[in-house]
Amino acid sequence: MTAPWWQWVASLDSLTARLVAAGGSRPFRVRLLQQGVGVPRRDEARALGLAPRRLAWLREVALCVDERPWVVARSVAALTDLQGQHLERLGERSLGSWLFRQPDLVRGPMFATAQTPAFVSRLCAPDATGLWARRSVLSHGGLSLLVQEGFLSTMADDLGLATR
Ligand SMILES: C=C(O[C@@H]1C=C(C(=O)O)C=C[C@H]1O)C(=O)O
Repeated sequence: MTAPWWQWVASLDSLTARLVAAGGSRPFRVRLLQQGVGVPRRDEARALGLAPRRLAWLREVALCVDERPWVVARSVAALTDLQGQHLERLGERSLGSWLFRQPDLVRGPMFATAQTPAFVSRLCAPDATGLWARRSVLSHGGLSLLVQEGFLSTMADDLGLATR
């Protein structure tokens, strides 16, 4: 991985905040693609310690700068964890902006891959490709959220980063 990509992929603070900063005067926005109850993938259930085929809360978004998707993200949480959290009311507000305001927030180990996860291929525009992807579990109170992020070629193009 090149050093500039390492700065992105290995960062442990809010990705939203970093994207806003990198965008400079260009507007940042979260585009909500899908949110609701569904069956997580087997590897996602395992990462959260959920029984396979158990329904969970799923949220898919594109994190856009100047309307260009730079990152696509898919987050998963156990339904039992959601009580009182009102995550469904987030809408197009960033999950990270809310999570990183929680004083007890803990992030588990970060896993990164150069393989493009299925959700990234499914969510990214036809003219973009996935470059790096990563995931970790963010916990606050009784809530554990698996947050998975795919960095796209559009971001590399706009920031002048190498493809990997
Ligand atoms: C976890 C963060 O939140 C970002 C916002 C997301 C959302 O709104 O669904 C999903 C993944 C993120 O990259 C963050 O900013 O670090």
